[in-house]
Amino acid sequence: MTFGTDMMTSNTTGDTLLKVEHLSMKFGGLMAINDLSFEARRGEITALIGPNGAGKTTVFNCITGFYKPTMGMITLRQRDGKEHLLERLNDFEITKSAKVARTFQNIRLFSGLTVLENLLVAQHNALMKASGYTILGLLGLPAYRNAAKAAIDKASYWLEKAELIDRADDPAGDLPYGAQRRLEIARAMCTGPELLCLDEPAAGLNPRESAALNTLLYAIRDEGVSILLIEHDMSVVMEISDHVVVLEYGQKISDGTPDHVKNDPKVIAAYLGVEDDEVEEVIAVELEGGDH
Ligand SMILES: Nc1ncnc2c1ncn2[C@@H]1O[C@H](COP(=O)(O)OP(=O)(O)OP(=O)(O)O)[C@@H](O)[C@H]1O
Repeated sequence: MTFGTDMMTSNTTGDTLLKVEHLSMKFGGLMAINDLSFEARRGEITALIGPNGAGKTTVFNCITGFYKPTMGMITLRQRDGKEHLLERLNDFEITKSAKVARTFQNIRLFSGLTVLENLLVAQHNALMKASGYTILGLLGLPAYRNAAKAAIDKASYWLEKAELIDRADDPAGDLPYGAQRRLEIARAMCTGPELLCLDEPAAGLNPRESAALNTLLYAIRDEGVSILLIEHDMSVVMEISDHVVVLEYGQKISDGTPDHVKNDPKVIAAYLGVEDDEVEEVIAVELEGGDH
């Protein structure tokens, strides 16, 4: 059973899902993103990394409609071939029509509602549609009863994947931090996204929580849903990503597999905070230091 989307076909894995072209975002005199282009493929985990202030969150905010880019195109191509130009849509349309879901750096759950209720609230739109938006519909229509059952089934499915099924009836605010993070991701999955954007999902997690997060992310990818994530923890990025895009000062400096990126002198220079032509020297010094 899969709940990623109704129209999943395995032969579409590897197609381009998201295409960012010549994206720029200016805040007053500051060019936070400068002519950035990259792609994210269907059914893959793409990581967006870079030093503090590189522009990662700004890219997320442009993709998810929180910012209107100064220039550039962001195209999302759905499984059925329908294309959405995200820079022309508002955040609500991006979630509902383009099927892009996101989580934030800070947790945003309904902490007084139970774990299950948090996942049902995420399916509110589908439930209201099935009710015909009438009280009679809510009370009697078979369509509503079927939709309510489907919503509970979908919630249970993602609670299992997030290792939270035993906590379904507990208030979300009572969960440990790592479990709250997984609940947020499960909630996003209940909206049936094709692209899931995660802003630093592993921040503050202990190793056990981090492993549970990875298991959940792999389960999502196995459904054919693409993940775009910002992450500071390099061990997480290198372990789980299929594809890594590296930003520095709003520009792309590297793009490829984790292995390609981690050996790219430009990336090493950006993380060590040195100029490109000093990289070899600095790496030699680091290695020498490591020998002592
Ligand atoms: N709303 C805004 N108004 C003005 N400047 C902004 C705004 N949002 C971001 N910036 C600036 O744009 C640049 C990129 O910021 P952004 O938060 O996208 O970087 P980041 O790579 O996500 O950083 P971090 O890893 O620290 O979260 C920074 O110089 C930041 O100060």
